[in-house]
Amino acid sequence: MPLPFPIERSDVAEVESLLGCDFGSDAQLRALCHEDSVDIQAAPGSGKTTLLVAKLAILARKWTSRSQGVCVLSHTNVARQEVEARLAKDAHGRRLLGHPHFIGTFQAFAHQYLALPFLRGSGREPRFIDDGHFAAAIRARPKAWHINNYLQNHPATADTLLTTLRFEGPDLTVGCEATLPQAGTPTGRAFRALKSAMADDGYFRFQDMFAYASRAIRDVPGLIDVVRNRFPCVFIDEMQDTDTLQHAFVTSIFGDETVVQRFGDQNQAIFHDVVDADAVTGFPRAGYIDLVQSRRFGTHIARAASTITVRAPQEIQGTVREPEKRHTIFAFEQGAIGQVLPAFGDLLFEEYPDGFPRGFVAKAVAGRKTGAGQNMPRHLGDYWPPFAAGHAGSQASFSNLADYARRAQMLLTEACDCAPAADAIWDGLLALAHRGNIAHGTPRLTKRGLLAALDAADPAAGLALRLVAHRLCFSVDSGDADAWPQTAQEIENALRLLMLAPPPQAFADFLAWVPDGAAAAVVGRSRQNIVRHVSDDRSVEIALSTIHGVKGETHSATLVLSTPSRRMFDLKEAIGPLTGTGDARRRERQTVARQLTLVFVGMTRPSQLLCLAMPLDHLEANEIAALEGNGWRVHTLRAG
Ligand SMILES: Nc1ncnc2c1ncn2[C@@H]1O[C@H](COP(=O)(O)OP(=O)(O)OP(=O)(O)O)[C@@H](O)[C@H]1O
Repeated sequence: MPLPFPIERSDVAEVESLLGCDFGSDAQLRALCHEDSVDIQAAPGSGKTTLLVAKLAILARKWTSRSQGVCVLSHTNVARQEVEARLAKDAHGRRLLGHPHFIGTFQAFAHQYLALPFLRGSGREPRFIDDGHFAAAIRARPKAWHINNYLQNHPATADTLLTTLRFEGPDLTVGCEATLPQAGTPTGRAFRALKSAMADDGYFRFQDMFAYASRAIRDVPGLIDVVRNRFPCVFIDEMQDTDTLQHAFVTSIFGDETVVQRFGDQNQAIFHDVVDADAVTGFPRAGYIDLVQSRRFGTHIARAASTITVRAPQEIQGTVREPEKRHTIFAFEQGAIGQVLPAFGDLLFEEYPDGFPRGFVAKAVAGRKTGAGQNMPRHLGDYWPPFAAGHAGSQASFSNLADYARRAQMLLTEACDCAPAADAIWDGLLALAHRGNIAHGTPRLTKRGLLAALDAADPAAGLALRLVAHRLCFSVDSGDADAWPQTAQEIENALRLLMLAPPPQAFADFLAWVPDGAAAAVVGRSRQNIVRHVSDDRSVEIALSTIHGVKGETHSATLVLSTPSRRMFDLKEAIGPLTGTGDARRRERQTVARQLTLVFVGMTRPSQLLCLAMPLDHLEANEIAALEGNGWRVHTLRAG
């Protein structure tokens, strides 16, 4: 069955002008206009996300049904946010952000449409669906003698066993990520009773929701038809990171009568062990559309990246850009690691002598942000000691609202932009609302949803919360110790309207005042992940991140820093493919392939300038010559 409406050339022209894109390439146009189920295998920067957003924007213009919607599923919240943020810029696209449509993770979908209604129908009200909460609660809970005894005898796996206890499949069988004693033994029975008791108290792990979802599908006749009818078309983003559990879930729900279009890049699968996942998910299935032309970068980066397409060898085509920037490999002596970031900063000044263009972004990324070991470099912090690993994610999360308020004001002063500051305040207020159980177990309480619920309960309360958020953002005084009791009271008064029970302790703790001493460090830490390089009258900011943290991003310039995993260094492994030297079969080893995939994601972020940094002793003379022959500049950084 095709999409409910055909996509015409005039629709394409309209979104082209709206998004400032051109879908002139055959493959992109074919993907955009395709109306049936199809897979789209897209090289980095070939416009997978842009295409998906364009397609959704076209559907949004034509969609009239109030009972059926479009469903967009992704593996991570970051991918969801990216699609939502791009859609939000278009008045029509914004309609897809609410009922009857769904944009979210597989887990949120399983939860919202299947597991939660089923749990409620069977008299179980989840209080927390969160792996972290579950782990904290189960560690603190008094346990039966058999369990304590077993944990003491298995100290190496005790915590994993306990904190990963989960329900599996429609029979809600109990499993975990360690070895669970047999169900027939007294210890095995005690562990299963413990998991059951946690569920009775309302504590669940994310994966439990897939088990309840499959139970709901099995036990509630007609449920599957309701869901299928509700979503006639489904788009799956970042398909390469979909695991077998998520895939089984989707195929069990959406049948042949649903249009399922899957977007992904096999060569960018970095989120979990997807060793055999392709075989299971069958991505990309026969007849797929292959997008090989990157709109992000030029021919040098395309050529280099093509050599490390390990899972599905691909000749990526760049967009011809002349002249290319001086793509550089910084080869440093062990004592010169501290010179890497300054050398990258200097290169940026040289390559952009007339100033940085609008929207310029420079990032330095590495596979590893923490870790021990004898061989340097061990992790990102070795390149930049002030680096704060806990703040390497794209969004900071704090344990109290006061820190969110301080972060908002920091963003406002430093970025001179209200939007990220307001986002920080609302992130904090939503985290508070979750602790007040206002979400009633829903994993995705949005700002819009919260305000709509408040407005419906009492418009004055909705207004009060908006005003507090505004004050916290713009008035420094509202976030200080004297004003806090009043601020906290106003927030609590508003949110209490939506609470079915008195606020739990976690709510009060999150709302309580936290003195500046602790928080100053919290706020400062996010700055520690930005290197400000200054020379004469110029300066440039280089943001540090993990490679996982920049997945899907486009930068102007990216520096990939070598770090190790399992006693091998990622960039050292990449040199063989990049130079065409070494044993070609080595990359087929799982551990090597994993390293190369990570490097591939890092190397395909920049639109203009790609740099790598690695120890000099990881490079042989013939490799340096080969790299230079391939158009790289090799810049040696000497100690002393
Ligand atoms: N049709 C198009 N016209 C103009 N620019 C485009 C088009 N498609 C993509 N781009 C630009 O190319 C860059 C990469 O696009 P996008 O982020 O959609 O690629 P992607 O395939 O999702 O990347 P990744 O695989 O790395 O996640 C962006 O700067 C985007 O604006």
